[in-house]
Amino acid sequence: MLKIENAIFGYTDSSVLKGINLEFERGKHLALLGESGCGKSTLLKVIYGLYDLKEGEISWNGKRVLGPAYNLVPGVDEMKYLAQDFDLEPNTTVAENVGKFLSNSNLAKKQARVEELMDLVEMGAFASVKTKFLSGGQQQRVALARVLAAEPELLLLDEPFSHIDNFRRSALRRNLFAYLKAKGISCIVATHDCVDALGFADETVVMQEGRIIAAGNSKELYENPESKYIASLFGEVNQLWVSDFMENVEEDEILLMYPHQLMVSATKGVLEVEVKDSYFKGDGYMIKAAFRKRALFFDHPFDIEAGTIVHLALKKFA
Ligand SMILES: Nc1ncnc2c1ncn2[C@@H]1O[C@H](COP(=O)(O)OP(=O)(O)OP(=O)(O)O)[C@@H](O)[C@H]1O
Repeated sequence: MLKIENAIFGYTDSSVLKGINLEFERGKHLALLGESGCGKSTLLKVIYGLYDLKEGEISWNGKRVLGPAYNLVPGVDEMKYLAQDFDLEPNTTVAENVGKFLSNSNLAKKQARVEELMDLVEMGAFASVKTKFLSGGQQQRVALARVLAAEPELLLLDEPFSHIDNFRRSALRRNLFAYLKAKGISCIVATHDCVDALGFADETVVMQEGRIIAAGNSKELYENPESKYIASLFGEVNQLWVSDFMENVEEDEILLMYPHQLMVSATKGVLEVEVKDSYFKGDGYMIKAAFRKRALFFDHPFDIEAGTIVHLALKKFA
């Protein structure tokens, strides 16, 4: 189990992590979401023991994680950390990089393991290519295979698919997370891609300015976001008020609505909006409209001409 108690850390006198408390069980997958600069990468680094905390304590399965002040070789043996810059050796081959953390005591076994991992990330065809000749996405796939090689107990992944094209990303993500679950490897993924959280994480932790502001089941966080900041991490979101939908509201309340929760309805639509723009998104259009001088986004199966007046209803009541 990972246990983080009041972790405070800063690269300078000011703190980047301002009192992080987190516990999570072995075998689980956790997604770390938050705006750029909120401290996701820093949190992964202190969990791995790359820095000394100013205050607080981190432990993995009851063993305290020690930073460089107490540990000559930084990093915890039971963990592997995939940095955003991959950290590959440029003048050695893909196969050598993937096998870097594997023992040479049984070379046939090592080779079989390297091949298995290269297949997992679809890099088998590049086994003898030096990594300096690979594209960014290919390097990222090699780096992923390398951190998996020695089967860590806890895998810390910083934006693991950021350089990988859409064509490969979906399959790779499915294969990787299924592989980790099958092997019982715990995983924390710092990500900007809500699919990592919604589709694959058991729990999601939301960070803002060095603090954890929400944590829990990913679907529940999505469906009941406590703030616009949290909802925005999952995509475009509209901030409306109960009084926008009905008159004589005694105590007004904010309603956070994703574009797919609003629909055009000539009979039940109460929000009168003027269409400003339409954006094709593959399975339909995202429409930008003006509502009382505010921008409002809703999904629609077709393009709507700018200037058109339409009426919107909440889908669940339409
Ligand atoms: N090596 C460093 N030295 C000094 N400050 C740093 C260093 N690394 C990060 N920071 C600062 O710490 C803060 C948190 O950075 P961090 O990289 O942890 O954020 P993040 O949430 O991972 O961002 P992103 O999503 O853009 O990767 C930022 O203000 C950043 O400028």
